[in-house]
Amino acid sequence: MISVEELGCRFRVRRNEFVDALKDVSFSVGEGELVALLGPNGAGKSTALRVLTGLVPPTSGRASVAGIDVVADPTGVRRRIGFVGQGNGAAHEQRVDDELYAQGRAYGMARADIRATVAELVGLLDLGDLLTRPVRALSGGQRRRVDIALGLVPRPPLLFLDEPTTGLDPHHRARLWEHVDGLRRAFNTTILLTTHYLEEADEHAERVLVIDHGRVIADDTSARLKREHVGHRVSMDFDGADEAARAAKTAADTAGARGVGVDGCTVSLRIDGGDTAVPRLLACLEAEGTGVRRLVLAEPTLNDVFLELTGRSLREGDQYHREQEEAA
Ligand SMILES: Nc1ncnc2c1ncn2[C@@H]1O[C@H](COP(=O)(O)OP(=O)(O)OP(=O)(O)O)[C@@H](O)[C@H]1O
Repeated sequence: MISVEELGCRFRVRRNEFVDALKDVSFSVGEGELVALLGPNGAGKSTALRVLTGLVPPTSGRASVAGIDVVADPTGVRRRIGFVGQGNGAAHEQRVDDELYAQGRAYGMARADIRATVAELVGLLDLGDLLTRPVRALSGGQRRRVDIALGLVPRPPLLFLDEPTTGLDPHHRARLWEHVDGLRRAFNTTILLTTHYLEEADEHAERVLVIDHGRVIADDTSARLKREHVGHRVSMDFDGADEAARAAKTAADTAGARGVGVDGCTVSLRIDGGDTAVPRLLACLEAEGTGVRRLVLAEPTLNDVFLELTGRSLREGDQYHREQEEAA
């Protein structure tokens, strides 16, 4: 459904100053897949979506969407996709219901089909009280819900969602995800989305693409990324510092262990395949006569993956977005 080869997108920011928002980006998305683009602020996620939806021309490389080249026929691309961008519901005098119906007509949908789809989306996103209001009179979160409904009206086979849940409260986030999962079950909709909520990518995406400084630095399932780049996090408490120091040596010699650290009576480390490796480590410690007082085995997160790959936390981006939401 989406094929991207060595895509580049360079913006001129001042007379002789350029920003490479995308550099040699290659990936593909198969029919029915849900792929999440993750990366910190300014990584190039929105630019990738804007190039793929024909809104911004790339400066190098190739991309095709639903079999159509994004440079040769951007209008053809837009006709076949749904796109929920960041804040594309401009403040204007149109009423919400007029906007929704106009969207259906723009996609050539039959009247009855538009009515049924709009009714469903109005229920889903709690738009009932907002239908007769002009878009300019909505709050940020309300407008976001209208943006999302607009993107979903045509029930396109391919959906691009740029941070669809940013600015929504947890209730509406959950409802939106129910709907997106429902769309996939009913219509096998292909989805490429960006999100700052790592747990959303973890739970709903079949594949995760990590972008940093305009480049794709990882492309895999969340489970494999976590397994291959991080492993489980282990923390063990001992009765004394001497025992902890001895245990740290044993842990460092255990296959798959890395990053072993000691802090007083606590040893922490990462270990590949922790669910089978940790029992082996415990057996070794017991054979040496070192008793573990308390052990915590934690699943790695996508943020751990990002930290491992880039040395930075994606949570900083999360925090940025929470602050934006609180300010809105
Ligand atoms: N129209 C533009 N003109 C100049 N520079 C741009 C333009 N659009 C994006 N950029 C720059 O390109 C880089 C990538 O921006 P982009 O919006 O794609 O990042 P992002 O990963 O979506 O970030 P965020 O998570 O903050 O939305 C940034 O350095 C940004 O400042």
